Amino acid sequence: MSSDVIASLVSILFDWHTVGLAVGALFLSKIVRDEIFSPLARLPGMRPAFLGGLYANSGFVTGKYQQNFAAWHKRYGRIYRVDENMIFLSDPGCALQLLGSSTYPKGPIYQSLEFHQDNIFSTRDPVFHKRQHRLMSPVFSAKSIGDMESLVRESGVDGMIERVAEYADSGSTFDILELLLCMTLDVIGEVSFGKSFGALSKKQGENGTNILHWIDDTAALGLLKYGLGSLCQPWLMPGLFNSERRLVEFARNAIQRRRSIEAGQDGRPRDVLQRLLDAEDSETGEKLTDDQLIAESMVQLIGGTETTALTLTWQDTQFLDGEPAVYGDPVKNLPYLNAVLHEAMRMRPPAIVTFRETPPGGLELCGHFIPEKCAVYISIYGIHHLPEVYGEDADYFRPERWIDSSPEQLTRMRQMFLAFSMGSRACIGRNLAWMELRMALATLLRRYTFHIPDGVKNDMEMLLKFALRPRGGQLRVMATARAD
Ligand code: HEM
Repeated sequence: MSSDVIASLVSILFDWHTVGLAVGALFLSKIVRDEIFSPLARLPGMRPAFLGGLYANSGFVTGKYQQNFAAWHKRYGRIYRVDENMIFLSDPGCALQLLGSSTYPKGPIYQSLEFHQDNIFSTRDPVFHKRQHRLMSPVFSAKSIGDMESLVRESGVDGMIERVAEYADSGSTFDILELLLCMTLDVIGEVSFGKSFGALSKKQGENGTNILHWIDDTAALGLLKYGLGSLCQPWLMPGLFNSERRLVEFARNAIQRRRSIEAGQDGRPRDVLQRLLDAEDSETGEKLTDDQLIAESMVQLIGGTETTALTLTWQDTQFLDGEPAVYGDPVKNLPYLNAVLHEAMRMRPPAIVTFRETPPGGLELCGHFIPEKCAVYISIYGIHHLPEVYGEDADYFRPERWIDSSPEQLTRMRQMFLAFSMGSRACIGRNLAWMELRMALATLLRRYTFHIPDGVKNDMEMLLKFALRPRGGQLRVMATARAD
């Protein structure tokens, strides 16, 4: 080939007009494929579809994920397309269809939530999930968690109430969200790691909770791994990777400490950690390895701390500056207490969404054919606010709806209450969460009233981090002891 031919080839290749045309043609063919030939093309949603994906993911960065989807729900309805290969739904029937069956795997985002290694929460492998569930569900049964009631009270609720008493006596303003986080952290420390983190015994602001930062960082790292893929490298974000490493070390030490207690030795604890160490697979006789236990303990810490504390915080906002609705002895008034907690988790579910993937061959959803390997976002928040399920006043906090609705409506409301999800991938820790929630709320409201002092501003706009939090990150209040 002569040098002239090579020179002209090079000049064509590097002619910016040619490059521009090639990029434009590729882009156009993508748009034609997505908007005309894709089986999702007929679904409503932002056009072109890839812009919708960019907008949706920007919600992870701004924290306005929920608000973005609420606006889209109003515009496009109960099922719409978010991205080339992703749909969003808040239709009760379709949600039941997907969540009620174990045949639909969790969506790809969960892969990045493998803390240390694949675990019961992150796994997309139905066989591995079944095995972990078989081993772990007896440990989290109502009976087993019921046996840990005194551990929960002594490690968390008592300490939290002591702190509230100190603030009430001294007339100080305090951040009740931080206090509740310390409580739920100490409870998980005690039941899942065999040792309280001692967060409640530290002063506010220095809550001893390096652990809380490690949890935040590790959860954020999971989401970043999903968004950035292999760009997410330790040299680029050493702080986040360091936090994850420290959590792993923490869990490993807790497990090794416990392993040194001989089997059959007197006074062996009966907490979650010990029960998981002793658990044997009923089919194979296998036990959890140390690495599996580390991953599972990390999930309990990340999934069980903030969710419970935030539920209590969101419901607290309803009782500020007013007579608490739980009159007299709230433990005796259990139906009302339960109604308040259901309503708090309906209005502000800590986990606002769950993700599934369509199976080989695709499936029919709300009258649309959705091809295989499509990510489906199921909006827990959206379903919790549907008037047809919860009534015309679904946007208002009204615990009485859980008591005075007709039996048919109550059945429907309970069926669509997805705060703990449903089906085979429902929250395994819900018995523990309910125990903590009831105990903490009953004790708090029986003894104290709360108000926001003049001049204190709390930014309670919803912000999605790993869970749904108040944007300001705190709820500063004053407590007053009840006279009776
Ligand atoms: C109010 C408190 C809680 C709420 C609202 C909550 C909510 C949820 C939700 C919605 C899921 C399904 C997640 C998904 O599909 O993406 C889930 C799963 C899970 N939760 Fe919770 N959770 C709470 C407390 C806890 C606690 C205290 C623990 C453990 C100590 C825990 C451990 C787990 C685990 C291990 C899974 C995965 C279950 C599986 O896939 O089989 N959670 N939780």
